[in-house]
Amino acid sequence: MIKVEKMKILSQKEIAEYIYELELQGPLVDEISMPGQFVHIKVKKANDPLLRRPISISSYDKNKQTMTLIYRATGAGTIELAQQTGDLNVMGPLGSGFPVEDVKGETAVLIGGGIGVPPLYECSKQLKARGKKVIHILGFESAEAVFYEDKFKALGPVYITTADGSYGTKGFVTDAAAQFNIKADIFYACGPVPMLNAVEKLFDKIPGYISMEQRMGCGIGACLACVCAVNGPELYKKVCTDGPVFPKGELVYG
Ligand SMILES: Cc1cc2nc3c(=O)[nH]c(=O)nc-3n(C[C@H](O)[C@H](O)[C@H](O)COP(=O)(O)OP(=O)(O)OC[C@H]3O[C@@H](n4cnc5c(N)ncnc54)[C@H](O)[C@@H]3O)c2cc1C
Ligand code: FES
Repeated sequence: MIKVEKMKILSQKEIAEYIYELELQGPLVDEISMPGQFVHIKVKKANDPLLRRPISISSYDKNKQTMTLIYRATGAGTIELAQQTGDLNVMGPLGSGFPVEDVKGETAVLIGGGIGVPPLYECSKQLKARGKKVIHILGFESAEAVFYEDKFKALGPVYITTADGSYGTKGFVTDAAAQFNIKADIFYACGPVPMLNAVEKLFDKIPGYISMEQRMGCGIGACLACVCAVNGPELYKKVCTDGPVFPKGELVYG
């Protein structure tokens, strides 16, 4: 069930350049059903900015009713969010996430770019808990923007790429996948659209799931702000309710 509630801010800290880790607590966590779901946040108590901001749930702990979000504070709303203390008005959990039950094969490769990396963390934890081998390829702009390398390393091998070559492999996630000859039975990806398109082409022989980050309004299927083109008879789907995670081959990259 989708809830709108005041969640307690347990901690909020900068963990890389402009990247914040926010830990929240409240009964909304009971409703999370899959890694890759997101919440829609009112970034401050006043109504400016009016629109909520969609942020993925990076990890959660149902026993403690806590969840962790990781976001980049570079726009008007997220800069406000980084200043908040006390409590936060949160709507969620929203969308359908990464399927991790009944996954065929031994090995999963998780590919993330920038602020697409956070939802892969819970996905990796849950795959590992189900006995899968998890490999991570994580792309960032520069060394200063890298986060959660050690946390992912605790779950499986990690390949980092940076666009400027200041850390890890210089280039894109697909460059590292090719250079290190990464083989897997399934892939999970989240990041900028060109990256998603390239990942689908590179891993065209295995099944996979893609999380799409699209501009959003209502977050609950009412405003059509988030529609994206898909293959098949429907032509368009809503990222907020039909996604954000879609099976490989469903999205049309314009
Ligand atoms: C399902 C989903 C999950 C996301 N998860 C994360 C996450 O875990 N961490 C993170 O840092 N970011 C995430 N994003 C992107 C994040 O929502 C935007 O970067 C953020 O809304 C931009 O707000 P702003 O105040 O910084 O920028 P502004 O420029 O002030 O935003 C203006 C408007 O544009 C929208 N907007 C701008 N860029 C984007 C974008 N790339 N995607 C969606 N809406 C956008 C905002 O919602 C707002 O309505 C996610 C987006 C979606 C759709
Ligand atoms: S954000 Fe309103 S329909 Fe998806």
